[in-house]
Amino acid sequence: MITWNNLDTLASFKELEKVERVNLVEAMTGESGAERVKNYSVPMAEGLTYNYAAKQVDDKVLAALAKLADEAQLAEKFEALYNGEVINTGEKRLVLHHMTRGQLGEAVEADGVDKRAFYTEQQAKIADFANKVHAGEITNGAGEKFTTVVQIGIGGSDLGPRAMYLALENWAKKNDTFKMEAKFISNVDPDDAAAVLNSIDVAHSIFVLVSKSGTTLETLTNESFVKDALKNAGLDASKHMIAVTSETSPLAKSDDYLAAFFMDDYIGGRYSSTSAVGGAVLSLAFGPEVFAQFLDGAAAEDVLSKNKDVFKNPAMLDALIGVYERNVLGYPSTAVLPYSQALSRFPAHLQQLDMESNGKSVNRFGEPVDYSTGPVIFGEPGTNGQHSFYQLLHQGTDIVPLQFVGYKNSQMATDVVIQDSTSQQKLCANVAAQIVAFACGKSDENRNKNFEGGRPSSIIIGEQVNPGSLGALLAHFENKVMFQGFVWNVNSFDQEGVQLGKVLAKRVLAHETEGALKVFSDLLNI
Ligand SMILES: O=P(O)(O)OC[C@H]1O[C@H](O)[C@H](O)[C@@H](O)[C@@H]1O
Repeated sequence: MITWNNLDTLASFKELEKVERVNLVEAMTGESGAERVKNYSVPMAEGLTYNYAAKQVDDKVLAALAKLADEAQLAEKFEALYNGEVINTGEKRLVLHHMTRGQLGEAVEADGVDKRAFYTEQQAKIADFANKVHAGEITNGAGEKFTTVVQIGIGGSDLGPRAMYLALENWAKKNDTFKMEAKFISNVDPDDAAAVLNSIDVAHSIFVLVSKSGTTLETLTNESFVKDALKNAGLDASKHMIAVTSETSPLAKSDDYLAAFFMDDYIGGRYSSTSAVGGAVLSLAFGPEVFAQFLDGAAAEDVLSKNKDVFKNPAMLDALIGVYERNVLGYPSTAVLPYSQALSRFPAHLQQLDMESNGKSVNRFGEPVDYSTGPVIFGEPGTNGQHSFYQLLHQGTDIVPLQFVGYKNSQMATDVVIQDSTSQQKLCANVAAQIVAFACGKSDENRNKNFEGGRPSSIIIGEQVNPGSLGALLAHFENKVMFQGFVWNVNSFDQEGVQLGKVLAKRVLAHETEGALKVFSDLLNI
């Protein structure tokens, strides 16, 4: 039987708090450091490895974390989730994003349909549509091929798909699977849509309107913006636009679109990259086969996340170490630092994934919790970040746990040897150096040049950013966030915290304001 308890009521958490803290500088210096790097490592899917040698843990902490995983029933809760329990208590919904990429457990029927069959049917429809666009069977009004796809959406209907597109764009060009350029319009700032529209040939562009709810102000505004542009160019908007939405949304039944593809209420926006939300734009940009490889990578990682043995379950282990850092060591933030230009927007996607999921002060029953939940997430690709905010990470007064990602090979394999090393080698040398610099530090008599060390990090190492490894990486983080939500006993699948601002903005636009809101409205000339 599953029980949902707050973290601070668990005996294993109290034990964990009592375990002696690890001196990371000592642990990572000399032979013991070398041994840790070899041993504190767990294979992920698609040739990735999660290495936690430079985390502030040792065998005793890890054993206590394994007990916590058992007592918090993390594996059982994941099993309940993929077998169709109402895990999203706030909205009384199932949580089925794993099913967009595989069947992890029992068949789940909801709304009278087999949900796995529903998701694969949508994928097949998207694949057929994309193939016809690529083959020139679906064309613009003049019978010409579309060359560009533009996604209109925001939040989960933008960040994940955009990050995935950017991650695979150069890989696809190198591997001859690149079909169409993709662009994204998200912000209600008119400069966003205007800039994208100025950069494309609208007559040869197909627009994907993505909104799960079909009611998001920014997205509907940008849809009208685009429709105006199409009209002004003498084009029929309904021949240039497809929709991705849930079947219950106001967009679902509209005739304004060339085609409509569906997700449903059981897939949270930030977990929707592997649904039709990511599927339409990625299949159009790279072909359905590439999207299928991406799904396979995610599915393989999901299978690993089922493992009850935390030392064979990288997402669960990563989650537990994060909880240790947050609730025992008291670190308030986490930086995600991919040493890969392809992953330039991956940290932005993880910000939504993590902070919108676990930024909660009440548990899944709506009762306040007395402990910290989700950390602040931020990040940038290395080495760029090194020349910007790493100063604070190395010598600031707060310790910020770090999540590195690095690959042995570049995507385009265009490289030069300068001073006896390639650029790729320089990139990888930097991430190795940073891990040790953060962990071990360096003492100096000049306090200004002193590095205390003891700053924990982990690294995910892979061969290359490609569709399979990207799917695995995405699923790892989705599952990590889910496991952390289980430990904190919060509902990671709703986002009531975004509502108040929307309500007040509507009031401003309707000129129904008073007090501070009125004065700010006047200052901003609304
Ligand atoms: O896809 P939509 O329904 O348009 O929602 C887009 C986004 O807006 C909301 O405000 C939520 O905070 C996000 O979780 C969601 O992804």
